[in-house]
Amino acid sequence: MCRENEDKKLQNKSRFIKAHGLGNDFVIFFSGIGKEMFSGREHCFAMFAQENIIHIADRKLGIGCDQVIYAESIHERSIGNKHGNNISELCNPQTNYIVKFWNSDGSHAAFCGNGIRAVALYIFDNILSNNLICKDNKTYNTNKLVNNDISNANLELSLYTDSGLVKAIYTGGEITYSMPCEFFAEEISEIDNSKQKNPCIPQNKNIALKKKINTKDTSKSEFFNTCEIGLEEISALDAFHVFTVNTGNNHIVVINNREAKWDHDINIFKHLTSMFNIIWIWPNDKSVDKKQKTKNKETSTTESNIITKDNKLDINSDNWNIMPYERGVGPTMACGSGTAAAAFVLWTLQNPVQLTEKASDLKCKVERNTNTECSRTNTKDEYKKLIFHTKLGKIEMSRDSNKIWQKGPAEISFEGEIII
Ligand SMILES: N[C@H](CCC[C@H](N)C(=O)O)C(=O)O
Repeated sequence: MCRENEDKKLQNKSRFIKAHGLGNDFVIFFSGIGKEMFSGREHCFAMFAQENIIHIADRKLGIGCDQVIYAESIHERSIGNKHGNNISELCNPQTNYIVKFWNSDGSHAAFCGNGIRAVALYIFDNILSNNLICKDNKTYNTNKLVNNDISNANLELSLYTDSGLVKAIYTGGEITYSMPCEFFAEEISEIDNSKQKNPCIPQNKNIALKKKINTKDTSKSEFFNTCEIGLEEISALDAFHVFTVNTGNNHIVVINNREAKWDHDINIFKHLTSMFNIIWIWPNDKSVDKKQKTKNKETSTTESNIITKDNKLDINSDNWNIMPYERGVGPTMACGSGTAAAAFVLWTLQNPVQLTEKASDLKCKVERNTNTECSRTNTKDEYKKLIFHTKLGKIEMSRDSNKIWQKGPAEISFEGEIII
């Protein structure tokens, strides 16, 4: 290769971090940490052209990931990485970062919950190698100690995303962060398939969009009075409720009796996956392992029954399984923002929902009192902590009177360099 091409190649060498949150994996580029990650900012933004994102995320020709992430320290402060080189200044624990996300198909994503945890972990790890201590599951910056009092030295990161500000706290190996925006949920009751010849839904059946449930007036949310669900079109999924929820990015949450079989079940929502992440949940503690003997081998399927004996829809379980089908990616092992969306739906539907007709009937009406208070475990704004189980571990969702919090693991897999 001639000299100038060689130089050009060297110019566009960029360091990356490979990380994941419960198997939802990322290639992360930082700016402002340790030695410059890019040859220059102009290069950096050129780097995130769609074809480059697709190349980076390609599991055969690139590095491979579900999302590509770019995190830039707003103060452009640099701290040494854990190998200790060129620590110029300990990053102020209140350092703010701008964080951008792209899906593996090159589309931009407004938010990525598992990605936020991975970015925060790497930053904390970098800071952690300097003058910080962990105590009672929290992390304190010894540089901020006054008379050795750690109470006000708590380490918290501010991460600015296109969906809003996230506060991330290091809780001893896991990351807890606040969701970036107000949540809005709408009960889907119409998936317009008229334009799509969707084999799963009889063309004459639709379910119409219900009104918005807005968290702002949760004290006296006017719940939908009745919800006409044509079980026929979703009976293939045994789904009882289908909601759209915006947690900074858009999700369709499907509450179900069994795990998703995407090769079949995604057909119902396929035409929506360019706009929504499909988040499929079913109760974890109601799973009954059904062993079916077929000829000489035993196959087991997990089924759960969320219709109680007295025909109530029991969604008061605290433990749920979750399977995402992500916009711009396809099936992934976990979806942080989608988990928050599922939690929001369950908190909203917290009280058992009385099915007025047998769920097995073609139609099922969901009646609820029009003056139903926003479902709460009690009026003191308390919501049950919910646990969502994925194949690699769990995510905890909790909620106080004005924030929704997510706690879960993140892991740095390796670091490397790529020439783009
Ligand atoms: N595919 C999503 C972005 C990533 C969400 C997911 N990886 C998460 O952890 O929240 C979207 O386009 O809205």
